[in-house]
Amino acid sequence: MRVGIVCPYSFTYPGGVQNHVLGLAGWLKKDGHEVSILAPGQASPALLAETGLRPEEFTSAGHAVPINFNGSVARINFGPGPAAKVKRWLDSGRFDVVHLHEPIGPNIGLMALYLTDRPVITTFHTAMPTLRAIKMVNSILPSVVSRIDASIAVSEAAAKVAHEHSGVNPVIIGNGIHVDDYPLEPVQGRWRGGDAPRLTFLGRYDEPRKGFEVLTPALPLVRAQFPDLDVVVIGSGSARSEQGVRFLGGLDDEARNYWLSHTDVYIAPQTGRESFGIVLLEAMACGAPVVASDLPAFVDVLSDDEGIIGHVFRNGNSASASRAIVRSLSEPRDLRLERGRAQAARFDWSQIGPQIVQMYRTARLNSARMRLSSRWRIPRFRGRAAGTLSLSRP
Ligand SMILES: Nc1nc2c(ncn2[C@@H]2O[C@H](COP(=O)(O)OP(=O)(O)O[C@H]3O[C@H](CO)[C@@H](O)[C@H](O)[C@@H]3O)[C@@H](O)[C@H]2O)c(=O)[nH]1
Repeated sequence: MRVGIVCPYSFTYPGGVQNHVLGLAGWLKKDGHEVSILAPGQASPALLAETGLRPEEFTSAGHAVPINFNGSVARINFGPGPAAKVKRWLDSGRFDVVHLHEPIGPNIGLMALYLTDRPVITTFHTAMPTLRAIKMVNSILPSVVSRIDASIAVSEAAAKVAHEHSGVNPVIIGNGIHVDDYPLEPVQGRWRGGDAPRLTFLGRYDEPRKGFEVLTPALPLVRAQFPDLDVVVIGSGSARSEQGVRFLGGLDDEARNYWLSHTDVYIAPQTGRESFGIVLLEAMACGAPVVASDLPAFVDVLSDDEGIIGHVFRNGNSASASRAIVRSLSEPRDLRLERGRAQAARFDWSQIGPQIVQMYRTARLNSARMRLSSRWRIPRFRGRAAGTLSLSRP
């Protein structure tokens, strides 16, 4: 299949949706499909090569502008310039299916949805309170929303938001990772961090929703039990110093994985608006014991047949976080190593990729049905279970 993938967020900056799109494109190529990514910003040739993609398989939709969205900074673009680029990319791509990520609000995904006549599949990544503005725009433009032939959400939380905003009933398919890219070091000695226990935080610590401010008050309580605790923070943010905390800044993936595989607690204190929690999978793939806030999406990612892998604490509650960290540090280090790795492997691209390709087939089938029905005026049917719209096309 010729697959065109649209990511509304700039590739100049790392992010969960960008990583998901890259991983998917790389897997699709290995599976024998042709891919083309359209996104604002620039993708570094090295990053593309790592994923198995050639530079010409990425098209830039132009510069992005930062806007505050969903407790974070989204770098997106919109307007006549990007629209012309979207149109050119669609015309030259002659895609069998167009896969739009997050086509809500003013972004190139929404423009592609409007401009394409190809079968369309959407993936929703956002967990947030319903925005009346988006709901209203979608109700004014039902014919645009009704162009969606099949849809995916990365979690129940994202599916609920997509339904409330756009009326779609997405099939849930989580984020994918390449498990083999993450090293699983055997446990040697008492601590994976070396001479002292290590706690690691990963993410944009300036963004309140990443929960760094929940972690800092928890640290003295943990240090009362583990005075030599080594605290490492990976991620971009403003220059900052905190007693007993090492800020390493943004690291490349190899360095990030080194720290994750030499950590005794991976802490995920995010306070909300997390649609999935790909960082939990990454930590588990590296064998890191996880302590996370009890967000629904996080609980889902951490749950296997036996229960929760690791510990969860009350969202936003530093005292509860410190108790969970102490409990985790008091357990044998290798307790959940294999279980966490097995859980991460359930989200390997070898498992997630085929489910997405199946959705591409559904989208193509639904699109063909729609064309037939509008030609012959056959009553329209849009199956809910197949991840399609609950509404028929107007
Ligand atoms: N190498 C490296 N990677 C980083 C760094 N900071 C973040 N990342 C990577 O960036 C990705 C996204 O991390 P988050 O910060 O947790 O997610 P997000 O951009 O807010 O992503 C949103 O979408 C994801 C995909 O659906 C969701 O999984 C996530 O919960 C969230 O809703 C992860 O792969 C993480 O390892 C860094 O400094 N260095």
